[in-house]
Amino acid sequence: MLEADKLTRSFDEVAAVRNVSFRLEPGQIMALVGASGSGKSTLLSLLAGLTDADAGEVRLNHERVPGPSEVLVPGHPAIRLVHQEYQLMPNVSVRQNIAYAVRYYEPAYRDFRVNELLKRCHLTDVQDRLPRQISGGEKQRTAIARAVADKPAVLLLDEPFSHLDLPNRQIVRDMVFALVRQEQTACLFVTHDATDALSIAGSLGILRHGRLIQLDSPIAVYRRPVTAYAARMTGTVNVIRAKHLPALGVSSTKPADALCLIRPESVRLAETGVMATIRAVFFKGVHYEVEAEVSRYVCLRTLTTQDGLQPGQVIHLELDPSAIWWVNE
Ligand SMILES: Nc1ncnc2c1ncn2[C@@H]1O[C@H](COP(=O)(O)OP(=O)(O)OP(=O)(O)O)[C@@H](O)[C@H]1O
Repeated sequence: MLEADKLTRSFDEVAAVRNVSFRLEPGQIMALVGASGSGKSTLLSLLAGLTDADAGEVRLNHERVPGPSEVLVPGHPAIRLVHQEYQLMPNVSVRQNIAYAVRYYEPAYRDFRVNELLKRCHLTDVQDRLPRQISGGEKQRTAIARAVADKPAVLLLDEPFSHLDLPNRQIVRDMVFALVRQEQTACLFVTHDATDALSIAGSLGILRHGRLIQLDSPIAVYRRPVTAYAARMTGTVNVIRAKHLPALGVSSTKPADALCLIRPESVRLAETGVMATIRAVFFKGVHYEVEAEVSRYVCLRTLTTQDGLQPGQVIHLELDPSAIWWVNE
């Protein structure tokens, strides 16, 4: 089990990570989502034993993970961090990149393990190519295969999907999900795009200004975010002041400036209801996301499968009052 216990780290005036605590069990996937500069990379580096904490500690199976200033070779042998740039050895093949991680094992086991990983990571066909001769998705899979080759307890991934096109994102995402379950690795990945996080992570943390402001199941964070920031980090959301609710056909007893959220899927196009003028229509494949202006102060986003909607068109919207969620700023 990986534990972060009140981890804190500053750089000069900047508090990059503040008092972060959580636990991660073998076979679990945790995603950390946060805006640029929220402390994601610093937290990963602390967890990997590659950055010294100012306060707090990292523990693996109840033993403290030392920081780089305390050991000759920084980094814990059972904790692997895969960087965004993959850091593959450029002059040897995909197969040799993976085999290098298990070079101290018996040749028979080494070959078995490398073949197993090549298969699991869908790399068998490109195993003899050099890193520069493979795609970004294949490089990412090679880096992950190499990282897990000697069965580390913890796999840390820095933005594992960000450089990949959609098909490759899906392949890498599904592969990480299967690999972590099969090998019972504790996996934590950071991302600024929550769509990846929502689908494969068992738990989702929201990082803001170095603080872990929410840690819960992806469904709970999506439906009951603690702040508007946490809501935005997990998808499109309408953020509305209480004073504007009556104009949307919803009564409220909250203070005028209280903030509430409603997801676009809880705003419906209807025959009757609040009148709004379409400002923009975004085609999303499965549905359209429609932005409509209700008044000078309120714009709502809604989802629909209805074709043919045009900017300027007047529509009617209905809000599901039970889906309104009140938050702090
Ligand atoms: N070595 C450093 N020296 C000084 N400041 C740093 C250092 N590393 C990080 N910071 C600062 O700490 C804060 C958190 O940075 P960090 O890279 O951890 O954020 P991040 O969420 O990973 O950002 P991004 O998504 O842009 O990579 C930022 O304000 C950053 O400028």
